[in-house]
Amino acid sequence: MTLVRAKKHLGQHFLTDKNIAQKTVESLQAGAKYRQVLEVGPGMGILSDFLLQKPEYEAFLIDIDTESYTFLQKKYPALGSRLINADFLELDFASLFEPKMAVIGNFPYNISSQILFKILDNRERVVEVVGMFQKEVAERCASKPGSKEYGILSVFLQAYYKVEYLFTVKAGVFNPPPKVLSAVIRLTRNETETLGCDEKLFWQVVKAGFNQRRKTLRNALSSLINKEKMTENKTLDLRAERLSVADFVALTNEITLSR
Ligand SMILES: C[S@@+](CC[C@H](N)C(=O)[O-])C[C@H]1O[C@@H](n2cnc3c(N)ncnc32)[C@H](O)[C@@H]1O
Repeated sequence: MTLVRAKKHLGQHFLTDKNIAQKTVESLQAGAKYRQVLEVGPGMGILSDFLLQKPEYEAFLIDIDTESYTFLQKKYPALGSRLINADFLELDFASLFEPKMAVIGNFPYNISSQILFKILDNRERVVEVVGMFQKEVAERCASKPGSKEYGILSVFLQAYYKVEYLFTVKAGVFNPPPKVLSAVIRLTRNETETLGCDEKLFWQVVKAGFNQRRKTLRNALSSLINKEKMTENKTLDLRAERLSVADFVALTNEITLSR
């Protein structure tokens, strides 16, 4: 079979190490929680080969690249409509999947944040994610308050998922090799579905806090808070980067009460 030409604008770096592909797929830990697994960006199918060997999963593959799609159609003729040639960022989860499912992928690094926000948009359905990202992005997802990597994405992901940094992957195991190291992370959805606060306001608070991360929260959140009623609030004297998810939830509740 003619191989797929790597296209830079689609973030195509093909993994060549089967052990890493297997280890990535083995990092899914479905138990009885879900059956359907969507692989984003299968490329030439190095992860898919292992995923499709697992009888406990119903696998779906989505790649935006028509050349990859044609390659995979020949490689896995039995997949039928479970092989999709489309943009993951435009995918309508509700029309395709059961209420609980998982996402896996060696993701295109040029759209990592959009992919993670798409997963967050579908957080009620996506109960597990195993994904390979640029190492810095993986670290950002798992980073803790006070570290310089800690930001909007860390808070939102950690609000809904347990985030685990699983292992680092060297550039030499890809063709062509990327300029950066990679890493695989796992996201496991929290058992409790809600955060215990007004979630819309929580998102506004986190975004506003980090958009001006050098300012104290009292200044960064000035358009969201009732300043007079919150003069005694000590959390507002801090910067966003010091607050854990629980701190953001508590602050959101205090803002709600003061309104
Ligand atoms: C880093 S490559 C990984 C390929 C393969 N999984 C591997 O490990 O060798 C990323 C893949 O994502 C695909 N891709 C890029 N943007 C996409 C998008 N918006 N939606 C779906 N697939 C996308 C690319 O075509 C490419 O096949």
